[in-house]
Amino acid sequence: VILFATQKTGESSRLIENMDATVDPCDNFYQYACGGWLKKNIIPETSSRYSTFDILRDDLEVILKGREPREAAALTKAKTLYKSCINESLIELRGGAPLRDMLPDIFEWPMAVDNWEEDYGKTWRLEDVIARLNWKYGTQLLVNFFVGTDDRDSTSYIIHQTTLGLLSRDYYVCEGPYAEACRAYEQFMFDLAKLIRSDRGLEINETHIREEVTRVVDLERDIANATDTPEDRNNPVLLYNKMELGELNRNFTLEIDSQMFNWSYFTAKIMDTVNISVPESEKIINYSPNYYRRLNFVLAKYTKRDLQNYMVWRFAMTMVVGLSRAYRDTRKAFRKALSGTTSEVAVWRQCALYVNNNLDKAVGRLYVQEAFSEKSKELMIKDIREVFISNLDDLSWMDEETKKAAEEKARAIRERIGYSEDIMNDKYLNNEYKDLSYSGEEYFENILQNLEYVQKKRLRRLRVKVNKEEWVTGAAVVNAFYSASKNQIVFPAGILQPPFFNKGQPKSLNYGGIGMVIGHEITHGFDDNGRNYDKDGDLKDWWTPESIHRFLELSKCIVDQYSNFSWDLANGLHLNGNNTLGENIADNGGIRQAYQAYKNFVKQHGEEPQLPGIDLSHDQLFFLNFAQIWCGSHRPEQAVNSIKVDVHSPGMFRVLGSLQNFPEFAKAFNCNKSSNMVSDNVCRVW
Ligand SMILES: CCC[C@H](CC1(C(=O)N[C@H](Cc2ncc(-c3ccccc3)o2)C(=O)O)CCCC1)C(=O)O
Ligand SMILES: [Zn+2]
Repeated sequence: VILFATQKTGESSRLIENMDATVDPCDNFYQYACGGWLKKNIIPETSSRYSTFDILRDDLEVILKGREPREAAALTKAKTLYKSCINESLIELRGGAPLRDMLPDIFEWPMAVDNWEEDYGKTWRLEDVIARLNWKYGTQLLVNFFVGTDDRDSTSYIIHQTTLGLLSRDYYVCEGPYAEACRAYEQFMFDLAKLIRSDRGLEINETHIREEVTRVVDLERDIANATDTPEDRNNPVLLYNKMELGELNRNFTLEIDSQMFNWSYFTAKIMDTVNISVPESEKIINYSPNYYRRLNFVLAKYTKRDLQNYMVWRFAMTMVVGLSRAYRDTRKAFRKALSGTTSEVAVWRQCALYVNNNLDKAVGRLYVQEAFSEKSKELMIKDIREVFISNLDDLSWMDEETKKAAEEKARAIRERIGYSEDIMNDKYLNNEYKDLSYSGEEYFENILQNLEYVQKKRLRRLRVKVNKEEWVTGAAVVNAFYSASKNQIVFPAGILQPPFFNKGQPKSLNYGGIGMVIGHEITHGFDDNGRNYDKDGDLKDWWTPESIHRFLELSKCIVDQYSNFSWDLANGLHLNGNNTLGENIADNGGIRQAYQAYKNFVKQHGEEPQLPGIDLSHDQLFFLNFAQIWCGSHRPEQAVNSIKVDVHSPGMFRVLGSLQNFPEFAKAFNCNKSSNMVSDNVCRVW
């Protein structure tokens, strides 16, 4: 039998190369869809995971790498920052001096200096250190103070106190898959302290350093145990504890070395730097009251020296990437233990990512100019939104009153596609970055300038209203977003490309690609977190108690289903069905809405012509393209890490889980009831 038609069009060859047609689609559709991809794509030594998303993100960076930006000052700044970052010879020449020279500014690192008690310990105050690290270095430690949207008044900003997300708490048990990471983490701290001491010409007593390192790790373990678990943090209603600043001093005492932590003094230390005075009566939101109560008991066990060692370490460990090889090498074993990579990401790629994350409007402009075509903005959002709303009629579990509110919220969702026109305007762009000026020869100082600039910009928002028009992401980003406080869905230019979308490719592929992503983002407004916000993005209950009860019952079906998945790459660990619930609800909703929208399209415009070179129906192609978005492989270390910290299920389970809950898939591939892709207990929320 001649398997292939004479000519293969672009799409067919991509689809065929990625799949493994020898696998029964009704047994394991992920293997069927991605088997070819998995055989062909070897994870590069520099990557911890490798997926369609990561490959598309690479292409993005190539564009940024080769760019000769035009004359706008903002673009020149992006180029200068990039140049300083790839200037490896100069970075090598400067050794660790840029870091060593700024340590006094954060009251020094006791284990890497002599006479710390003499020179710093006497006048040391916990408030001063945490405040300085916060406003000047954008680093939140012990107390996570930031200015964010007020959940119950999404047009205003307010001061938040919340918990920190350290490495997942499991890492501190230091057993099983975490033993290596723990050991490498301690060694990293030891090596860095030793290196700084030797560069400073100080004597090195390895036993002393080892003792101090051990105390820091013990302190960090106690802090991790004091923090709230992800499960304790996924209900925004329970987290919303509004109180006056003055109340913190009364109800949340923190004592260190018999000094009382003064919250008002601490807050002023930060807000004075942006000329904002904050009275005792200032309202703040304390997202983690239990953490602050537990923290006090932890602090009682340690000295100011231990705390200072911990805080400077947590900052210094993030800064070695901007220093010479000797300093970067102290992190090597730790990086390997967490990500599995045996060599660093290529410098140009790291630098393009760094510039994109810091000057996203300038880089977005370069990307849109270079690689984005306007016709990629013609998405089928309207269709998918309509399907979400018409699907409400099918939901027997939701009463009319709640359905009405759900429809209002769905209609109120604002959409953002591609990029904001602002970035195409040189004046706007130059003004955006007017306070920044980089040196081509001082990468480390450029990083410090960015840390302060970004943090102060955030702190200044306290006395201004929220601009709901602003974009929550840059354009050169291969991803998509939902913002609960803005009730806004965003599809940046970076994701509007194959396999997600291409005006020229069959609609079945577009609906299975970007269509599913659109549904995913819309459904985030109605997942276990998003459902707590109303159409204006305020934390306000719009549900009847009965409908909430039914929602929780149906969500439990999904929690149990995904908790049952065990991931071989992660030592057989099971997924956390609770932490991934929001993403799984969004995936399940997205695929249903996109499929229904495609069927509506076909009803209106007729069947599409058969795609030459592949003998699959368009219904089948819809599911195939959806699944191939999630083709990807992970290093075991990254799998163990991501299963603990990523709220998304691994790609394979995103495909298996959502299709097992969607009978239309089994119909399209004529799967019989006993096959693995047919679940006898279908879960459905939206
Ligand atoms: C801030 C959250 C944004 C997110 C956006 C979407 C998403 O899931 N984005 C990426 C997808 C991603 N990156 C790499 C991989 C991957 C790696 C290995 C194997 C397989 C896949 O998958 C993700 O953040 O995981 C929802 C649907 C598509 C876009 C959301 O809304 O939850
Ligand atoms: Zn999501």
